[in-house]
Amino acid sequence: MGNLLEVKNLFVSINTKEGELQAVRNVSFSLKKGEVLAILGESGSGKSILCKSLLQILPKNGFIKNGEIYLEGRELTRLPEKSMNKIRGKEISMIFQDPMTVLNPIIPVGQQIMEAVLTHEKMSKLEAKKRSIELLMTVGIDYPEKRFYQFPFQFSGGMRQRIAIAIAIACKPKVLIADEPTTALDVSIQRQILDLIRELQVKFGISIIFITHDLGVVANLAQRIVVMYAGKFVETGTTEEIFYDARHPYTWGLLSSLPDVDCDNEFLSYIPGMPPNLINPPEGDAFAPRNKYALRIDYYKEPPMFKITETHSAATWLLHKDAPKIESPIKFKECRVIR
Ligand SMILES: Nc1ncnc2c1ncn2[C@@H]1O[C@H](COP(=O)(O)OP(=O)(O)OP(=O)(O)O)[C@@H](O)[C@H]1O
Repeated sequence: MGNLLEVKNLFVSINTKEGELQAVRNVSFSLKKGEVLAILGESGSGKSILCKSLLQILPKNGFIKNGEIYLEGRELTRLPEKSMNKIRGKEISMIFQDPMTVLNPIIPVGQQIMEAVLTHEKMSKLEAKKRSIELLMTVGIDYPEKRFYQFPFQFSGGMRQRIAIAIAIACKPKVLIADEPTTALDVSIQRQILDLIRELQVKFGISIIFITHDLGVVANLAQRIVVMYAGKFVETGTTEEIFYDARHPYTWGLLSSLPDVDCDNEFLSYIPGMPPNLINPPEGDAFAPRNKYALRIDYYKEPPMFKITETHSAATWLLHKDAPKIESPIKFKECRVIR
């Protein structure tokens, strides 16, 4: 499988009153055709800013400072706004935690889907309407001909997210970025939306970047997971590697919150402390002050990514050959079968 998207040494900053906040610090990754990649991390770790930079929809004071983003070999960071407009929604699209980010409350939903279709595709209004009704059906809205004319307030939260998904897939994008799309929903509805995303992924072969703070949400969806902390990737691996063989203490902390994990270590039932201030990021390993296993070196020298397998790497000095051998405190209560 070739790489559809490739991000190289990306730095993204936000100008604030207090100074330049380094939200994304030297991130590189790739996404293959048809792959689902999860970006996992606590609030504020830089997941959303990273994904918004791919689409260049950063907040006003945000900017890509350095690095490259390639979509099928085409570099995006230096594209003029007009060309980026052709990519947004058509090649890469995004769904958000709150569907009202994209839905207009005073326009019938069908018309909004139609507009999304007509922005990028040449077809008659009648054809676009037909396509919009099909899309409503695809995302599981019953009576689509009738629902076409209704306004967002006439739908539940889960239904509104379905409509936002219909808009996002209206032009068959190659990449769909899903930014915590189920966080605001009830657990039962969450499951339905995840099932829908998985179904669409299989049906259309869309590649997905799924942002979440909840490892449980992506266990059955993602093939690969990257763990983000303080604007950097600290561990990356296949879903199985991250679940069963995590090496970074931060990943252990995230795993420990899963309901079927027995953690023999009280430190890990939650991650104490706060992430660092990214206006003046610390020297060394940004996680060190919160890491019970931190070594002296962590406080002054940043760990490189240590390679564990072809697909698995982690940035922790614990993987250095001279470091003390620490066993993972994570134990699953019973053998959990992923997928
Ligand atoms: N508009 C903004 N102005 C100033 N700082 C911002 C802005 N948006 C995000 N940030 C800061 O950038 C950093 C990364 O934020 P980001 O939203 O990407 O985190 P996240 O991991 O997606 O968390 P969340 O799940 O809470 O959105 C944080 O320190 C955040 O405070």
